[in-house]
Amino acid sequence: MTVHIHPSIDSGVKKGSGSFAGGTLVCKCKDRPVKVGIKGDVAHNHACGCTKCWKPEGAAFSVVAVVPRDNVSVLENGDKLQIVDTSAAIQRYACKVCGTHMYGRIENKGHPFYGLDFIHPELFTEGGWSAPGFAAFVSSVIESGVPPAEMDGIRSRFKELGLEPYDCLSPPLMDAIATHVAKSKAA
Ligand SMILES: N[C@@H](CCC(=O)N[C@@H](CSCO)C(=O)NCC(=O)O)C(=O)O
Ligand SMILES: [Zn+2]
Ligand SMILES: [Zn+2]
Repeated sequence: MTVHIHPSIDSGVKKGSGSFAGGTLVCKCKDRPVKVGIKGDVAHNHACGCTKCWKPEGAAFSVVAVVPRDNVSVLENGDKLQIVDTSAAIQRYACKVCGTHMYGRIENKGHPFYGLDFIHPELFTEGGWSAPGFAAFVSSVIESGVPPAEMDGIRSRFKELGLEPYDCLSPPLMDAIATHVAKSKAA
């Protein structure tokens, strides 16, 4: 049985162009779609199995990346946006009508990733953005109802796709978080 991870990577991970200059994220609404403009390429693109990141219909994982918050601007129909969970570290702005998460913003200035917004590159109308490079929070899909017996197959599929599976973030990102915490404690 083929394991379905996410429609944008199920048939292979498509390389980025290396020169993606940004574009427009569009929600799933036919009428008055929300449009968000992004300047420049995405960074730290990854598959995420956590319960909070938005997944398209039928996907077990999201594909999510970061961009500097100053590179994000709501272009059209921003009146349809609402924050999914105001108590979460990442405040995800979703379309009230179709439920698509358009961007997630961190307002806590002490957070290791403050200054970066989380976006879902599959919503770009343009192609060429940097490809996902690893899979994060893989075990968390169990929290969404995936039977634990399927985890071996899921992890093998990620390895086959060239995406190393982790149960938190990748080692470089975990190191960056720990460095931030160490510096905050020292200050
Ligand atoms: N098991 C939990 C994990 C959720 C979690 O910690 N998610 C991370 C990564 S999201 C993008 O990679 C996180 O930073 N969350 C903060 C937030 O969502 O506000 C679960 O699955 O829910
Ligand atoms: Zn919508
Ligand atoms: Zn997530």
